[in-house]
Amino acid sequence: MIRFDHVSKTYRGTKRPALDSIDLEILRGEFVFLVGASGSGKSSFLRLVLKEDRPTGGNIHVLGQDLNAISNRKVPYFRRNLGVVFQDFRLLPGKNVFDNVAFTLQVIGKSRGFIQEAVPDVLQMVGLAEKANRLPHELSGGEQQRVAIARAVVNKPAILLADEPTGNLDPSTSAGIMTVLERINAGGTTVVMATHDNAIVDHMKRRVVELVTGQIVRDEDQGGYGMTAEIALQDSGLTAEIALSEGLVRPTGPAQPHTAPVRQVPPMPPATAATPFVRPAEPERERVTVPPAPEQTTDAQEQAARQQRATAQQQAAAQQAAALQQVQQNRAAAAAAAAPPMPPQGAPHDPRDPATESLTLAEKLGLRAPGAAADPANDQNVGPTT
Ligand SMILES: Nc1ncnc2c1ncn2[C@@H]1O[C@H](COP(=O)(O)OP(=O)(O)OP(=O)(O)O)[C@@H](O)[C@H]1O
Repeated sequence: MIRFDHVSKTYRGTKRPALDSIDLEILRGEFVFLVGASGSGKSSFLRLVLKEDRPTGGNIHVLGQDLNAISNRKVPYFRRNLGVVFQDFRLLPGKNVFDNVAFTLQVIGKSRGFIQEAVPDVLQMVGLAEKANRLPHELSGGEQQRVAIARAVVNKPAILLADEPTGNLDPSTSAGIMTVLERINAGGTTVVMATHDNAIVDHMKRRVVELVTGQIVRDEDQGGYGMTAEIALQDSGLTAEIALSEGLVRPTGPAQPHTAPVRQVPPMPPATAATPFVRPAEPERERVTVPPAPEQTTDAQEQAARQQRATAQQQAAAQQAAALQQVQQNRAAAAAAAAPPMPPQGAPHDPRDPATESLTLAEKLGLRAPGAAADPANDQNVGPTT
């Protein structure tokens, strides 16, 4: 479904690769968390899957297609198989909930009848059936993210990429978003989510891939967030090798995506009327009835869950502080083995690949072919609404 073979990415003007010879295979139906400290390469990984950027080395296959072989002209069509959700929602502020979701389908030329059927279905799936007429600013952050998710999956993509989708949300709202993502995954969509949210990762017990300075240092089924993911390794000058040698992360061993045993992917639920959000194999698919969003939890349940999360976060913070202290103590001893100094944090980034940088958001999302006529009323208004 997604395969990286020795993939590296070094941005222009930088020496250290953002991704350093990554080998990884993600199978159909998996739910994978990408974790790692800030700057470890998570967003770079997602951008490469989306073909928003080109690798400097190696090969990437997504849905059986070699991304190197897809021309810029065909990129928007390729992206129709992928849904994307960002931390800052990126809704169209002047359109109501229904129209924000319908926009994706209109741009790719779906019929009015299809849109009238598909949009209410997906809004029900994310629990927003009653709020179809609201404008984004009339919604909470969690509701806005549900709209963004509905927009990302209304065309039933094979893969959903989520970059910090709960980054702007409080813990209980984040839990609701994760329920929606789980439901989408249960319908057969592969989900890859970059996150710093340790409570969510620890709770969900899904596959966890951890990056340290662009290298995969851990790939674990039913993993937890881990100790190093939160530590600013670049600030401490710690490299992936030192993290491994200090036992702060579990080594993955030589990456062997082709020979690695096939992961146990949970069986898909049978396609019955009760199945949530089934993603059928054919492009024009039979629609299924989706169940309404789960009942709201009671105040007592919410309070207990919040308390549990707070305790887990405190424990994780204590572990991280201890690990960071250990790192700092070991740094002096490990100085000889340390890599050359990292580039200063906050250094200006080079412009991206000009071929994709010039695309509008709608083009990047695969909503419109490059160069096609823009909707002047909305196209450039995409942005955070909070
Ligand atoms: N366009 C760019 N030009 C130059 N360097 C870049 C560019 N984008 C990212 N980088 C660098 O590549 C490295 C990986 O960045 P990336 O955004 O992939 O990390 P991340 O793990 O997603 O971080 P965060 O959790 O903070 O979002 C960082 O050192 C970053 O500074």
